[in-house]
Amino acid sequence: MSANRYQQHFTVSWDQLHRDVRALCHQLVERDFKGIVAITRGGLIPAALIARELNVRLIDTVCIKSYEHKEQGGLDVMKGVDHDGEGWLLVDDLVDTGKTARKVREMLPKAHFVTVYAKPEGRPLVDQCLTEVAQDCWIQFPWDMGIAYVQPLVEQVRKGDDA
Ligand SMILES: O=P(O)(O)OC[C@H]1O[C@H](OP(=O)(O)OP(=O)(O)O)[C@H](O)[C@@H]1O
Ligand code: HPA
Ligand SMILES: [Mg+2]
Repeated sequence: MSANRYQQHFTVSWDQLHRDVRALCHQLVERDFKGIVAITRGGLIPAALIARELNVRLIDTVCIKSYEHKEQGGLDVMKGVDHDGEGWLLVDDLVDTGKTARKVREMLPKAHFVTVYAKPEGRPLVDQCLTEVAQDCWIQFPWDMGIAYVQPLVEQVRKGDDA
């Protein structure tokens, strides 16, 4: 699928992500998990933060790739796990179309699946999420960004006038 389908951006800072993951942990703290399965790579960061909050030390991965930046390609599963997920917490950063989630659900049907962010098409595939965003919104994660100089507004406007 093409990158053109994204009309809006939702930029998440490290600070915001940390607060959101902690808020998600409040909904999970009463449960007992054998361990966490992180869906790489995006799930690794929330998984590490959740592991710290819930004091989980056993962490495994499902390694899967679907996107090249905003372009969705075929699913490439590089590593699975040798159980059905019973008693495990399954973590990804977000669910978008649900293609990745659908595949991982087949692999770990009994896991409790959470994401920090969810879009409507993928939302039914996860058990819990913290924040829902519109389907046409691209979530810009902090690990994909850097700090850059921004021109003063007046200069940006003048440049626009010259064009
Ligand atoms: O619901 P979907 O449409 O399948 O999209 C969601 C998936 O896409 C992203 O992973 P990506 O394939 O970009 O790999 P990454 O985690 O290594 O960035 C994201 O981390 C989810 O795993
Ligand atoms: N942001 C970052 N990665 C993604 C997204 C998104 O909105 N959708 C699928 N992978
Ligand atoms: Mg991913």
